Amino acid sequence: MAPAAKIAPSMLSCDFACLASEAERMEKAGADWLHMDVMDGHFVPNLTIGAPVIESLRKHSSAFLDCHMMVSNPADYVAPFKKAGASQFCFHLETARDTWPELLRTVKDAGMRVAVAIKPGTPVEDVFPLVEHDPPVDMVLVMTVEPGFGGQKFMPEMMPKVEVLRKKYPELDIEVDGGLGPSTIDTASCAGANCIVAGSSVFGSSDPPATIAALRKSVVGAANKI
Ligand SMILES: O=C(CO)[C@@H](O)[C@H](O)COP(=O)(O)O
Repeated sequence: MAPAAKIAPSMLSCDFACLASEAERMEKAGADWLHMDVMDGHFVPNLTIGAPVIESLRKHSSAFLDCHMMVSNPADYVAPFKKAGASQFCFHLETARDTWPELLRTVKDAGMRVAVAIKPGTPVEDVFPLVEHDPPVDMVLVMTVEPGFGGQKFMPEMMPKVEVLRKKYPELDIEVDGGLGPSTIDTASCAGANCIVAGSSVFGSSDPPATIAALRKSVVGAANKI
């Protein structure tokens, strides 16, 4: 059975001064998850939020917090993010080439869902061992922009990675992130993505509930055809 659609507004595009109310606005608009972009100014050339912000948000929201760890040393963040209330810990494979089995186990033992992300230049085959490992990753995030900033252009050339993953792992959660919106969603959902991160297109929309509904409709429609 195809995994359920999960629409995850990227809070990177929200008004950070009003994080709790922005989160509530997205939940009311139909978001399944809230995507939290954690950047350390080292793995990517941008600095955003850390565990204290997740902890503050958690006091105001019971939402599923999908934490995308764009950090050079993900292992250092597992315990603080668990304590802060993260729901899913998604590390970049490029930061854990030799350490991922231990990292995967540590995140699982901490009680969070674990996911792995790959940058545009990383071959999709590199994640197969993580999906086939015991325990396996719960989700693979295929980046459709270079990580670091919101508002970039969707890279359709990443879709073969999604197609390969969907064909090989029919029940796997596959997330795409970067440049997703009403004009690009069909390309991603037809390739097999079911978890959709969307920042600018949702927060820049005059009708976020309608935008989220349109993203969901595309994913559900494509899943019925695959
Ligand atoms: O991880 C990232 C950027 O590194 C993303 O989550 C973006 O924040 C998505 O923003 P849009 O491309 O949808 O504006």
